[in-house]
Amino acid sequence: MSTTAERAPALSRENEEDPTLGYYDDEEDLEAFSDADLRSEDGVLGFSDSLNGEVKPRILLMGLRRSGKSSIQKVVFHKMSPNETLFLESTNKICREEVSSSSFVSFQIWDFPGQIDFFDPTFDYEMIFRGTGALIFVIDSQDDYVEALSRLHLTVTRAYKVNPDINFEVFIHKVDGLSDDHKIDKQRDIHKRANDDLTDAGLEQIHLSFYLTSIYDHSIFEAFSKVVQKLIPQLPTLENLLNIFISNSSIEKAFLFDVVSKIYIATDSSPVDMQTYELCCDMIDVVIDISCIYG
Ligand SMILES: Nc1nc2c(ncn2[C@@H]2O[C@H](COP(=O)(O)OP(=O)(O)OP(=O)(O)O)[C@@H](O)[C@H]2O)c(=O)[nH]1
Repeated sequence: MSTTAERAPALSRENEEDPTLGYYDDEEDLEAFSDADLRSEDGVLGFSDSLNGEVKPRILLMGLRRSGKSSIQKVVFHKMSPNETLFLESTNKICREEVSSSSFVSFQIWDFPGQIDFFDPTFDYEMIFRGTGALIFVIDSQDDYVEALSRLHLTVTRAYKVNPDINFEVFIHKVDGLSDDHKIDKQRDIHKRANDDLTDAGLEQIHLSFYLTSIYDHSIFEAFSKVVQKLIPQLPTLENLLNIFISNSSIEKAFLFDVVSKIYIATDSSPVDMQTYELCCDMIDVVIDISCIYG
């Protein structure tokens, strides 16, 4: 087994090397925009940034209140420990963050407050969806998900009309409290209901991908890896290179990691075994810890 780790500096801190390889004060990196900030007089985003110039794929985190959106972002990209998320306050603004760990991992994450009235006519959702690469919809599996499913349907159909190229990713989240059988049942039920709703609306061509996730294990990193991989145009080339790499060595499995987030950007074509992935993540943690002490 091999961990092919891509050297990845901290998130979006331009030209500034973080000596601790990725531990940073996240507050500076987070830019929050209120509803008012998002609307300029003519209803279009009022801030000038890469939206208008260099285009970075946008990943939207959406879902009902308290479904776990901010926790996902903090745990994956800010190394927050899962228990600390218990103290996170409800998001009341859209929080936009640039993630530019490497040449392959470069995107923006937009964390939407659960209570936002996204379809308020004064809110320019068309502009937001137009530059979106992936829309992650988070459903709290420990809660009643009927409302979440209708919200998912509304969000997906609106987004699809604006931009049919968006990847729709559904995180069936907080599965740590469920038994294995229960997890599968929930996934099957949510999958069926969401797809039935789309079929009823004559939109069966929309593809939803489902993931069982929790911040209390590696499932959230694995799911995010798959979401990010779909946004990397060089993915087939990277996979080929890793295939060549393992076939020319006695290595069992190869991952190309983004060290900071522990997202894997690519892997060879043999199936991913969760334990192997977890082992690689743990090894990366050890390397980071040692480099913090001696680096
Ligand atoms: N058990 C469990 N709890 C989680 C998980 N992810 C998040 N939570 C908890 O869910 C609660 C809500 O998390 P938030 O991240 O604030 O939810 P949010 O969707 O950003 O909420 P809003 O900002 O109100 O939209 C927190 O108490 C988290 O600790 C998970 O995977 N498992």
